[in-house]
Amino acid sequence: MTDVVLECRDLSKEYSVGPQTLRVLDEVQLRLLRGERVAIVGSSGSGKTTLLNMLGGLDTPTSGEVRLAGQQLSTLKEAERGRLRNQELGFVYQFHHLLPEFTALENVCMPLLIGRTPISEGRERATAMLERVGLGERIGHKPAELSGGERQRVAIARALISQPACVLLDEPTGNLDQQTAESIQQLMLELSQTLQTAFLVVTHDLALAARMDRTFTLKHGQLREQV
Ligand SMILES: Nc1ncnc2c1ncn2[C@@H]1O[C@H](COP(=O)(O)OP(=O)(O)OP(=O)(O)O)[C@@H](O)[C@H]1O
Repeated sequence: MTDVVLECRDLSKEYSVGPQTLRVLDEVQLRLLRGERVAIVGSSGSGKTTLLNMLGGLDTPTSGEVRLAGQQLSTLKEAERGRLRNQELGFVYQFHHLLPEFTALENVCMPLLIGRTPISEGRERATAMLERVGLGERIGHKPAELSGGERQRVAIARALISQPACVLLDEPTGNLDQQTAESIQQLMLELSQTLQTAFLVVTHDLALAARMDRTFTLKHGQLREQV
């Protein structure tokens, strides 16, 4: 099995706004290996979220290709792409995006149920994952009954529950105070190491970027590694 979990080649994205064409990504190359932690930094509007959306198969590039777990996304039918995404990717956003009507346990279980795991096994695995992120005592809480840091822990547990090859994170600690942000960052690093899951983080936070194995800067549509 190859160690490359997520890769893009010559990835470009243009938006048309009225008569204008905005080239946000310009032949971007990126290769993420199993268990690797990578940060992408860049100023506001540089295209970080756009890149993450392309890599996550949530939007289609103007040209170039994305390969996830060895499969080229553009060659897959929508349903196959959805299945692959559910199995091989986790997503964590600045605002947790948990379902408000459901408990922490049910939120974490959701990707497994979508992937047709039996409910009893799903609940068992979700409970174990919530214990792992330090929330064993909070599994019955709904998002509104959790602190901001706890909600992000639930979001991380949900992102990891399917044992994906890679987790994509968009400003995962941008909404938290410094101490809580640091504890969540520590948790992310520990989990990526023990589970050998690659983490790709886009952030403005240079301290968070510095904790990753590699950092890239996105500027004028191009990605450059900081050395
Ligand atoms: N659907 C769209 N149509 C047209 N332009 C868009 C669209 N989505 C994003 N853009 C433009 O593309 C550029 C990159 O946006 P993107 O959200 O990827 O930036 P970002 O680096 O994530 O910014 P931030 O750090 O502020 O979140 C911006 O100039 C934005 O205005």
